[in-house]
Amino acid sequence: MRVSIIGSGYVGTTLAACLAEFGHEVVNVDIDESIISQIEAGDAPIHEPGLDELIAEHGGNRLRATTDYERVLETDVTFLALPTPSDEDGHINTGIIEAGARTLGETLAETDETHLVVTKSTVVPGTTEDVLAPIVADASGKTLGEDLLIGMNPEFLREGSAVSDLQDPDKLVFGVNEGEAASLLHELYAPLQEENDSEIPVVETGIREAEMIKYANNAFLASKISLVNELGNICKEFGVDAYEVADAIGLDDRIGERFLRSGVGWGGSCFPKDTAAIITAAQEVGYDPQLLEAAVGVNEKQPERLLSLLDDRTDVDGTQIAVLGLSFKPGTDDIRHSRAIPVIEGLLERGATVVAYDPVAAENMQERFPDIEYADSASDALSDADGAVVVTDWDEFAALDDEVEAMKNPIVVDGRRVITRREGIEYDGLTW
Ligand SMILES: NC(=O)C1=CN([C@@H]2O[C@H](COP(=O)(O)OP(=O)(O)OC[C@H]3O[C@@H](n4cnc5c(N)ncnc54)[C@H](O)[C@@H]3O)[C@@H](O)[C@H]2O)C=CC1
Ligand SMILES: O=C(O)[C@H]1O[C@H](OP(=O)(O)OP(=O)(O)OC[C@H]2O[C@@H](n3ccc(=O)[nH]c3=O)[C@H](O)[C@@H]2O)[C@H](O)[C@@H](O)[C@@H]1O
Repeated sequence: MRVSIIGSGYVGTTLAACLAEFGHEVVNVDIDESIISQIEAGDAPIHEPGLDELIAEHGGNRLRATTDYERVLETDVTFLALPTPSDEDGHINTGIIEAGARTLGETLAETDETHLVVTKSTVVPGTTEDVLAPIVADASGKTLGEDLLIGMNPEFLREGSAVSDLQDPDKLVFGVNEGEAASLLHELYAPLQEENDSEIPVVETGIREAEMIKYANNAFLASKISLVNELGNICKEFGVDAYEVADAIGLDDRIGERFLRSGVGWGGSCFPKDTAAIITAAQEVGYDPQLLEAAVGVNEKQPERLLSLLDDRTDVDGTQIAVLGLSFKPGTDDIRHSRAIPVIEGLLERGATVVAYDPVAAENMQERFPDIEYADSASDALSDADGAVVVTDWDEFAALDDEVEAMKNPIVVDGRRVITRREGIEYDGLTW
């Protein structure tokens, strides 16, 4: 099939590379020239395991990239994979995706062919049908349900494993109004089904339902972590090992063993934004989502709880504290809503000198905190430190051993239960 994808960020680029790998002819459209030239040259514009290989193979061939919306006219299906960021008050801001939809519509005005437009971005229920579809229809002069078909196909990939998540998903969700739109989506994903012996469940549903499934998925996972964090906080008060408790409850199929790692909480580009968006959207239609508000509340308190454990052991004012891990999770240089941000803020407010280390995210954090020190290794960060806090569960932190001996005062407060060395250090963890 011939497919175009508007927006070539984490989702758009990964989707494009995977669709090209399935054998489709794909065009990535983005306003960022540097992204376009990298893909055209066969280079991945983002760091994701497996993406380099796919783009090296297909970039400039079956996978093309351009800033020119006109190239959409060579395709039959267009995905909108544009950002849907939060406003200050938590609402999603649909400005960018609306602008993309308008330009797409104006471009589609030049063809009489039927076109399927699919929302890939995460949007609150009603956005595709009430906001985006009318924009595309008005700008293109096309008629919905006739020569303009719409769909919603939410994405569940995680950063750090985007390619493998996309190539081996737990489910596919097709939000559609017409059989023809459903058929096109089935055809698009047919090679993926073939590779997986047709075992990937397909949920064919309404467009609003598809939009809500995405929020429900993220809200459930974020709340699951907050619940396990709350239980972990209770475990801590009782002197109980929260990880043993989590391992045991995870054996119950109804709970499941994944996403039960307690610690300093969830960050990233999606859980914070999506929980805020669905909370504000619910409030707007007259429902007060108390449980989701509590999940956010628990998450916001974890960094301060981590710091209070350090306060229990030392007065950090005027001391040097190592912060190990800056990205919101291991395997990525993304620092958006990383728990390291409130942790560093808290340390600076207390008058500490912060020496931070992350294998890949230091450069990004430098933009947020230009005045703290950045070490080249965990070992350098720990050297002469009066204490350390661990924020991200990078594997290399688990391997730390003699490095702690170079600390002036070997207090280690672990926000992810990743440090294995105990000997000769004053070790404490957030939820155990
Ligand atoms: N990042 C993730 O792990 C996931 C993100 N999502 C959702 O997917 C959507 C996209 O997210 P990301 O890929 O992370 O965003 P991103 O910020 O990584 O990429 C968006 C891209 O759109 C481009 N762009 C902006 N305006 C444009 C325009 N008018 N025309 C063409 N290109 C334009 C930007 O230059 C950028 O390259 C969001 O709704 C997000 O919530 C869903 C699942 C996973
Ligand atoms: O909508 C999205 O963008 C994506 O959001 C999350 O993916 P992502 O944010 O990339 O990363 P996760 O692996 O879910 O981790 C999110 C946060 O939760 C934390 N976490 C995760 C698991 C856990 O057990 N404990 C825990 O604290 C991580 O450290 C991280 O800060 C979802 O897992 C994806 O399914 C979804 O597509």
